[in-house]
Amino acid sequence: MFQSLLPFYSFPVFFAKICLVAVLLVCIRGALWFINMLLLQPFFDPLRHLPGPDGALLQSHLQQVMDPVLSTNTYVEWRKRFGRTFRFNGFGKLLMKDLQHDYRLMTFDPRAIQHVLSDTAFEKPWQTRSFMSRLIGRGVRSALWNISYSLNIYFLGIFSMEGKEHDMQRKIVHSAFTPRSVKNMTPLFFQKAEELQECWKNILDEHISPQTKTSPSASMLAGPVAETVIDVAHWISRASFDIIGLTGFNYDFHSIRDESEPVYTAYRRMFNIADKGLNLRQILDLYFPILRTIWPNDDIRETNESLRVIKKAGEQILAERKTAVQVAVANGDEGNESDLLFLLIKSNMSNDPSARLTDQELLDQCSTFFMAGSDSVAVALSWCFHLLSLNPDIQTRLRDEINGISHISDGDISDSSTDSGFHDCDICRPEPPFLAKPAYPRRCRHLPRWEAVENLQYLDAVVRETLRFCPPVHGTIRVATENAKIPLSRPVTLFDGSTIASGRINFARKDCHLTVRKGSYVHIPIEGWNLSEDVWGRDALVFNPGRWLKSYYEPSYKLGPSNLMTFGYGHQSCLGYKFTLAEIKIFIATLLPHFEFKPADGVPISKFNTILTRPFVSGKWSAGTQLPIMVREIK
Ligand code: HEM
Repeated sequence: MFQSLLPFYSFPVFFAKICLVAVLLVCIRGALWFINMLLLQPFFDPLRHLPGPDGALLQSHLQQVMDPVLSTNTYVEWRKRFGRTFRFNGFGKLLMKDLQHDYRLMTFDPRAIQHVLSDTAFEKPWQTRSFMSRLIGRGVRSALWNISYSLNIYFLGIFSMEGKEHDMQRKIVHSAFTPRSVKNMTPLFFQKAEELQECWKNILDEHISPQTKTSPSASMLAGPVAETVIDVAHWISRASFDIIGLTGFNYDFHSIRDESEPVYTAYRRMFNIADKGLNLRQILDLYFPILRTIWPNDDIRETNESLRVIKKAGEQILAERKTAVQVAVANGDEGNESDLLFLLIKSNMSNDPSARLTDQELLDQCSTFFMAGSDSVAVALSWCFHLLSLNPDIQTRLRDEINGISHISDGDISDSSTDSGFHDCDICRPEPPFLAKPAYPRRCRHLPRWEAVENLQYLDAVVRETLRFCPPVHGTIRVATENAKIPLSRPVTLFDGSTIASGRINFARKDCHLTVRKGSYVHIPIEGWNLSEDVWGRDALVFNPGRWLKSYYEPSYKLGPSNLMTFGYGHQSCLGYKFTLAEIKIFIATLLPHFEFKPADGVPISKFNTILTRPFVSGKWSAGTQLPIMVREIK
C-alpha cells in the first residue's frame, strides 16, 4: 500500500505532514490542558472562594510556607490578612495523567485541624508516603510503584500505612510505648547521657591550658577549666542513635565512641541522603519509581546497599530477640526486657494469628522507630542546647534547679515494678491535656533517679517550651480522598463577602462547613500553631519557659499533648511523645551540671527544613546539619 502511495508523496513530504499532524495534536492537547488547568479547574474548585495570598495561578507559595526562615513571618502576615483559614497556591499536583491546578487549604482553626487529622477521608499524600517508604514504608498503590517495589527492598512501617492496615499496626506498636515500657528504658537514657558527658569531657581535657593542668587550685578558683567549640548536633545525633538501637532492639551501635559500626553507618548514610530533600531527580523517582531500578544514581546505589546491610543485621537481631522472648515467656520473667522489638514480638504473639505482623513487618517497625525516633529527638535536644546558649539566665536557673536535686541514686528496676500507685507524672499519666503541674504526688514507682529528674518543674517548662518554639517537624499534609466537608470553630468570610458559619457539619446546608474536592491538599502548620498568638498569647514568638509555670495554665484551645502540635494529633499522632520527653530531660539533667553553653563567636545558626527542621550554620547549607556551640567544662 505504501509503495502505491509513494509516487504521489515523496518520503520527506509524507514525513513532514506526519510531523505537522503530531505537532497540531500536541498543541491542541496543550491548549486543552491549559484551559482546564487555568480556567475550568480553578472555577470549579470550592477553595477559590476562600481568601488567600495573591499570585498568578501557576505561582507557588510553597517556599513561603515551608522554608522555616520565611514561614514564621508568612504565617503571622497571612493570619492578619486572611484569618485562620485560607488558601494558597501549591505547585500543581499530578493526579491521573494530568498536572492539575493546585489550590491548597491551610488552617489554624482547631476544629478544622481536629477534623482533618481524625477523619479517615484525609490521608497522608502518596508522595509523602512513597518518599518515606524508601526508608520505612510501603503504602502506595500505583502500578509503577508496585513494579519497583518488587524489584527493590522496601520497609513496611506504620508511617506509610493508611486505613485498616494502619490501625492494626498502630494497635500492636502502641503496646510497646506504654508508660511502664518507657520507664524501663530510662536507665539506658542515663547510661548514654553519661557516655556523652565523658566524651565531651575528654574533648575539653585536650583544651585545658598547661597552666590550669598543673594547678588544680587555680582551676578551682578560675571555675571552668577548659572550653572549645563542639558540634553539639552531631554528638547528640550519635547518642540518640545509640539509644534507639538499645531501646529499639537491644543493639548497641557504640556510635558515641566510634562511628564505624556498619549498621550505624548504613542508617546514617541513608538518612543523610534522605535529608538532601527533594531534588528534581527525586521528584522524577517519585512519579516513575522504575527509574530507580533501570537508571540508579550514586544515592540510589548507596541507599540500596545500606538497606541490604540493615536487612541482614535485622534478620539476625530478630532471630535473637525471638529466642529471648521464648526463653523469657518460658521462665516467666518477661518484665525485665524493655526493648521495643521484644515488646512488639510479645504483643504480636498474643494477637489474633490472622492479624499478626510478619517477620519483615516487625523489622520494618524497628526501622520506623529509627527514622521517627532518633534524629527527631536529637534535633529537639540540639535546639534546646542552642536556646539555652542564647539565654544564659534561663540556663543558669535550670542548672541551679538540677543541682538542687539532693540525691539521685541509681535505682534498681526490679524494685519499681510493683503495680500499685501510679502517680500523675508524664510517664505515668495516661493522656494530656497538660496543665502546668503543682509538685507531683510522691507515690511514683519510677526509678528514684528518673523520678528526681521528672519532678523538676523548670526543666519540664524548658523542654516543653523548646518543643513549642522549635518543633522538629515543621508541618504535616493531608489529602482529601473524596469530596469532603470540614467544620470550623470560627466563621470564615469568603471573597464574595458571604460567610461560612462555625459549628458542626450540617449536611442540609452548604454554608456551615468548608468543602474540599477530592485530591485537595490540606496543610497543618505545626510550627505555625505552636507560634500562634491566638493560642499562646502576645509573647508567642518569644522563648519563655516561664509560661509553663503559671499556677494554672489554661490555653484557649487544646490540641495534642500540652496543646503542642509538635507531635501531631489524632489517630496518626506520635507514639514516641513520652519517650521523647524522658530522653530529652535525662540528657539535659545529666549534661547541664557539667557544662556551660555559649554561642560560638561569629557562627550564626539558622533553621533549614529537610525531613526535619534542623540547625545549620547560615550560608553553609552544603556542609549539612551542624550546631557549633562553645562548651565550657564546669568543675
Ligand atoms: C521530638 C521528637 C519527635 C517529634 C517532634 C515527633 C513528631 C511526630 C509527628 C508530628 C508525627 C505525626 C506525623 C503526621 O501526622 O503526619 C509522628 C508520628 C510518629 N512518631 Fe514521632 N516524633 C518524635 C519522636 C518519636 C519517637 C522517639 C518515636 C519512637 C521511638 C516516634 C514514633 C512515631 C511513630 C511510630 C509515628 C507514626 C504514628 C502513626 O502513624 O500512627 N516519634 N511523630
